Amino acid sequence: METLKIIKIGGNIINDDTELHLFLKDFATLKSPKILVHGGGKLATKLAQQMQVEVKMVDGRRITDAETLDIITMVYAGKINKSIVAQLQAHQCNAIGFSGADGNTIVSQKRPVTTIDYGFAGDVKQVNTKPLELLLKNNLTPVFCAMTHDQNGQLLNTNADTIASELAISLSEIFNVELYYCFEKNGVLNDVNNDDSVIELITPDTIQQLIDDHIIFEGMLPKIKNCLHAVSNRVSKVCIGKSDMLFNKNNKHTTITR
Ligand SMILES: Nc1ncnc2c1ncn2[C@@H]1O[C@H](COP(=O)(O)OP(=O)(O)O)[C@@H](O)[C@H]1O
Ligand SMILES: CC(=O)N[C@@H](CCC(=O)OP(=O)(O)O)C(=O)O
Repeated sequence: METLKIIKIGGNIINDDTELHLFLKDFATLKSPKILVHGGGKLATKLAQQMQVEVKMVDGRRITDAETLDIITMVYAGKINKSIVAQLQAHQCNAIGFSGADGNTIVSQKRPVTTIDYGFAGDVKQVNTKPLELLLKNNLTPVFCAMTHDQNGQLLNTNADTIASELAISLSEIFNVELYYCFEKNGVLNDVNNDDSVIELITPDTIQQLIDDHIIFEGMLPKIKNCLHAVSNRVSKVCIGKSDMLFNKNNKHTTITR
């Protein structure tokens, strides 16, 4: 089976023009089929605040009312997605921008209201791999933003870490998938303020203790859950760390195994 690399980049890379530029230059050189998934939560928060739209997050998830949905559509599917695609084209990587609505690639359902109403937030129901397979086999590189649709004309906000893991799981039927979560730290750290304290291996048996001891908290909670979900569903390799882990073999990072 051919190897497919799915790489997710988070807010801190996207917010730093120089870092994003350097990352995209390196990403363009990766030889195997690849998909880029980007977040952009921090930029959406900044814009919402400038527009005096209240920002509400619960357990790292954005409560997405109609006004917020308009903002994130402009930020994720517009500004960030199109800038990334244009920069990749400048590096001779033939990229094509996607939300889950494009090519009907990711269908989700509006999260049911329980004690919390997340508004227009979508939980992934189905990934249609056919259009992606076609593009990947023809040397095109899909670039996904954090938006899906419900097949009734409604766009929905879906966490970018989840988009990456769901794409990875579905495409594992066709490819040997490696999933990389890139962010500003060297990996999952024993001490979040010490970049040398990387936990090199995490298994389902060690994870609960890390949560109970508050070593893993906030944004790392959904990320690690997505990692476990992926390794439990045929994804061959899942890593968290700086994007250097993709290009420099000696760079320390965290690997999540079954
Ligand atoms: N043990 C840990 N190691 C590293 N980061 C952690 C840990 N626990 C919590 N975090 C927090 O998780 C954040 C990453 O989550 P998030 O901001 O959602 O990532 P992204 O940039 O990919 O969107 C880090 O910036 C850090 O503050
Ligand atoms: C439902 C939900 O919370 N969606 C996220 C999507 C963006 C994202 O995941 O961005 P980062 O990876 O940069 O955090 C949000 O709106 O913040």
